[in-house]
Amino acid sequence: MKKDDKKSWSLTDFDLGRPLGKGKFGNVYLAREKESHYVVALKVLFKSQILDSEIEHQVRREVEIQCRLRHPNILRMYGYFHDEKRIYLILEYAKHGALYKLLKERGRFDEKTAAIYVRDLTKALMYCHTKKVIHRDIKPENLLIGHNWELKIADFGWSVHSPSSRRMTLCGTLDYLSPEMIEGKPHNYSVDIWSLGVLCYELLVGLPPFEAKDSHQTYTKIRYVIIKYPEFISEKAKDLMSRLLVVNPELRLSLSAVLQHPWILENAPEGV
Ligand SMILES: Cn1ncc2ncnc(NCCc3cnc(NC(=O)Nc4cccc(C(F)(F)F)c4)s3)c21
Repeated sequence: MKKDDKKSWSLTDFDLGRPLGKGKFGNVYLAREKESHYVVALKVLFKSQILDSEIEHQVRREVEIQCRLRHPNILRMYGYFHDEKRIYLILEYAKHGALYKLLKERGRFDEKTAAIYVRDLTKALMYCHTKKVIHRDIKPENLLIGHNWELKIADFGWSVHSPSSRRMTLCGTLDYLSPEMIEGKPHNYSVDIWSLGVLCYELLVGLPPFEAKDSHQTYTKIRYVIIKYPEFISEKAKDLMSRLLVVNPELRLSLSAVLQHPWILENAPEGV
């Protein structure tokens, strides 16, 4: 995907393929670069959907963050371009699509599969945090599966540099919000550690731990960590989740300690 000759891409450089997903701000399409036949995913964002001022600097920040990240478990962004109505993100194509689709198809994952995803996500988050980037929006919709079935974090559309107190204007699911974010307190990279715990539960159970019929109930469950573990969850898995889903961000297990946790060592030994 080298672009040394031209300084920027345009839509005419690509043959557009089938839609890969539909998002709030725009859709994602399979696309092939005409000259190299390189296959990518093209996310189309409608400028009308997002205030122009906001979108420009947010896309710029996302692109600048993404272009600095190189990790097997982080979806690559190769660049972006825009026309008068839309902004296009040129992304690595993840062959097996979004994790939430796999989860919906299978209901829930066995402990070995879940542990491998949690291990790979932990490694990707450790890498992000060394680059002072908090993702802030870890959830199955933003996790994609590559052609070797490896997990890839995507959509840094909401990521920021740590520490941050930026209000979360996202109106997506509340299930993954940490207590400090709900209370609008300044938050740091440990919000990603909280959401790692939420994700681990959702992979093993098929539902997020704090799901409730209304958002107020979800808030309460999150703030008091009101959580029920089904009996099929192993003691070791419960132990890991209980060390991640801790209200005080300082007391949450560190990402390096996650990789040394017995549940991970037993179910996702290195080299698997
Ligand atoms: C579904 N699917 N299946 C296979 C596959 N392969 C690759 N990608 C897929 N999907 C796209 C994944 C994304 C990666 N990066 C994103 N980035 C983003 O969406 N950024 C973004 C959003 C809203 C607003 C703003 C703005 F403007 F405000 F900044 C920025 S979305 C795939």
